[in-house]
Amino acid sequence: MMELEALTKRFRHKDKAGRMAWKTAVDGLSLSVGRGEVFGLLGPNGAGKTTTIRMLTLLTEPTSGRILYDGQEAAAHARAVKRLIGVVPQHVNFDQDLTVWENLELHARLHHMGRAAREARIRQLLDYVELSEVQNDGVRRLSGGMKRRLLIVRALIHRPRVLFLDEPTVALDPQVRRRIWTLVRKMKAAGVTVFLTTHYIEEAEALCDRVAMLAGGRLVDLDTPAHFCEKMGLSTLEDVFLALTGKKVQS
Ligand SMILES: Nc1ncnc2c1ncn2[C@@H]1O[C@H](COP(=O)(O)OP(=O)(O)OP(=O)(O)O)[C@@H](O)[C@H]1O
Repeated sequence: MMELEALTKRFRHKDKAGRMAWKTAVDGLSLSVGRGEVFGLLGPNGAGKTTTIRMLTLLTEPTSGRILYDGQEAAAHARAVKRLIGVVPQHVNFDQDLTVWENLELHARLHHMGRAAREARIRQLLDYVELSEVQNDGVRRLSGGMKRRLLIVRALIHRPRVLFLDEPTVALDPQVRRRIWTLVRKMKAAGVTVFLTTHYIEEAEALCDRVAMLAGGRLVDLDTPAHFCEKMGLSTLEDVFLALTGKKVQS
């Protein structure tokens, strides 16, 4: 479904002395994600997770390397890729002056959905995540958990086959987190491929078929959560994470 070949991203920045320099955020990352898989990208702060998602979702261009969707190079098929993917960003980016419904409507229009299809889909999704009650409220009024569910719903409007979730449950209470886990499992059951980043290692353990550990922009190792624990003789994925990345987990 998705292949990353030696994906690299360098940013220009000013070093300590104020001179222009290059910083490597993602360094030769190669991996592939199968259809219908829930794939997790784990790593300490600054490991390059968000930059990887931004490249995969065509929000930033790789410095070098290739991204393939179904064997086709993403850069050459940007329109098709945008139809294929749904993106849940790390930070809430709704139009703050619009209602819940209006925000979804705007997104559906961007995907050129006709009026009847738009309305039916928005109704169905709001019902699905139990947000119908607040459909006419301004998005500012929503709680953190509601906003996160709305971000996911917005990403699902055009029925993407690949869903990207950057830290989907950050700062949410345990009940809301579980609800989002259920939503991810439903997506998987519906055949959607899910690519997520998280700082909650137990979340990756609960949801992901496979996880890639990233540190300093490089792939440290990639495996199923169970196999990681087994081969390293550790009882939890969090222990594996700490052993491989040498960093404390932050949330
Ligand atoms: N636009 C940019 N310009 C310069 N440096 C950047 C830019 N975006 C990211 N970086 C740097 O690239 C590195 C990787 O950042 P990235 O946000 O991808 O990490 P992350 O793993 O998502 O971190 P976190 O877990 O804290 O969200 C960091 O050193 C960051 O400072």
